[in-house]
Amino acid sequence: MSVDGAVAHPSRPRVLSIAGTDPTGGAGVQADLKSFAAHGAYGMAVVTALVAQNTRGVRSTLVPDVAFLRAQLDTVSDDVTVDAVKIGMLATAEVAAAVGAWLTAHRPPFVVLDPVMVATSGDRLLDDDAVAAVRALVALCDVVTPNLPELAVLADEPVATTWPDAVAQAGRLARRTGVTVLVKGGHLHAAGSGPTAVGSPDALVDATSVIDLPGERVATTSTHGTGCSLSAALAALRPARPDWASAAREAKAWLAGAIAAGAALRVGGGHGPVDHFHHAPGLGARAFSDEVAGALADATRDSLAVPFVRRLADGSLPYDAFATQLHQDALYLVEYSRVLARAAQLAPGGVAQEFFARGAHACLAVERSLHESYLARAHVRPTGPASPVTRAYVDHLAAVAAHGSYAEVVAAVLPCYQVYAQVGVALLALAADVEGHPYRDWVATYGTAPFTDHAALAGRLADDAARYVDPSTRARMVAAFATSCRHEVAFFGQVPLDAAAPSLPGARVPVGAR
Ligand SMILES: Nc1ncnc2c1ncn2[C@@H]1O[C@H](COP(=O)(O)OP(=O)(O)O)[C@@H](O)[C@H]1O
Ligand SMILES: Cc1ncc(COP(=O)(O)OP(=O)(O)O)c(N)n1
Repeated sequence: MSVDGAVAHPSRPRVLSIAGTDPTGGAGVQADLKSFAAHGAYGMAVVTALVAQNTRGVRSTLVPDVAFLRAQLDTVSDDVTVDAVKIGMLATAEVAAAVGAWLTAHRPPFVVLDPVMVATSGDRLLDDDAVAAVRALVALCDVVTPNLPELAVLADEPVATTWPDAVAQAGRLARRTGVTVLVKGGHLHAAGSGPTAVGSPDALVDATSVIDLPGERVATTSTHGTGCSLSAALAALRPARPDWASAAREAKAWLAGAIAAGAALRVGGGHGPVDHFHHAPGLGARAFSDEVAGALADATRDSLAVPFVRRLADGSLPYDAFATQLHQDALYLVEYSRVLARAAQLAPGGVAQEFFARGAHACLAVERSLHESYLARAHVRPTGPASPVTRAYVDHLAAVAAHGSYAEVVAAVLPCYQVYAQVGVALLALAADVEGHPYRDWVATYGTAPFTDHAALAGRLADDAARYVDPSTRARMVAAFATSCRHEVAFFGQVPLDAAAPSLPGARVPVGAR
């Protein structure tokens, strides 16, 4: 009797795998636990057999004393409520009988049996004399998930060579045992059947009905553990799904993605495993801001080396050069505002939407204040269109905004915050050494809060956006960020410096944001 039985609604289904091992993690309990986790279940495992195997084949098997198997099963059920069970490799008749006895005594609500007999490598995983015990176990389960050769053994008939024959055979087994059969078509090609062999169909068959589960066939050798992973997904999903058909459809769709992504894992030289976490590509990936930290540091260093910025730092920058730069800045900000508005439009809502919407508004307010303050004081007030450098930068941003996802737009706008904040902090420290520095207020705007806080928040929003994107979107984010960094450096370097031009009439009006 479990002690946690009073907990009616656990946060996750507690699902038990009773199966053999695969030290390379592709099949057996290792695959089952990954499959449970991939479907949000709390996974547990009782080991029936220790199997020295890899993606190429099985080297040896050790079946512990059956008393130890019983001890493992009782250890679980004495303490934990089991919401669902997946049974895999049983190895011997004794093991199958012990599992059957435990099931009879404890019968969890949902039981799936994958009648494992032979591995993909061709190695046997069940003694010949254990077949009768496995047949007896079928009747104690809800769903049995045979591949075509296993179905033939359970039905005691020849292996079906066409899909309609396989479905019919599954129907006979279901009627004889009263158990639902999830018949799997992965071996159809090996069975050498006709046109129905196209694809990788499965079907959920009971005494009176057939539910087709069609599937595309993936051209891959990464099929080690597909049966284990599918049956484990079925057990993990069923407690939170209304029926077996819903759980089976979801499990099959997930497995198709797992098979397609398996080769990229690069595990082993034989039949590789599937990628159980293909649907969570951001899992374990480092933060986006960490990944682009080098590009940001380079852009900051290169910006600080630009003559315009060096003379901004020591206060010797001619005011007209400063004003020319600010004029381009004002033109840039009008376009940058549109891109921030696009980020707000694409944002998932909440903090991100508000941040970018406010940023879009702030750009226009700053653009106005540049004209009313710094630019009004220039000897020759700069006019004219955006320079080629400014144009190139805003064209890049506009292209990402037009074609990119939210994550890419956030990556593209980020350097404008972060390069300016980092350059601002560095310039402020340098300006502190210059008595009566003419640009201190302007520099302080970017080197202190709230601008530095905004830059940090924009970085966190980019990290959030990057967390669950697919690898190609992530690569486009990195590229968009790096391109914006290059434009930032070019932007600082675009005004030719005329040493003879008069320096400053004291700039004093702070700008709220770039
Ligand atoms: N190449 C493939 N492409 C897509 N699905 C496949 C492929 N091979 C197997 N499957 C699917 O994997 C699951 C396991 O199938 P199967 O190979 O028949 O069983 P087992 O792994 O037990 O031998 C089934 O859902 C089947 O449709
Ligand atoms: C310990 C263990 N159990 C089962 C299998 C067979 O796994 P299956 O999911 O049928 O995958 P294939 O290897 O047949 O694709 C196994 N190899 N080891």
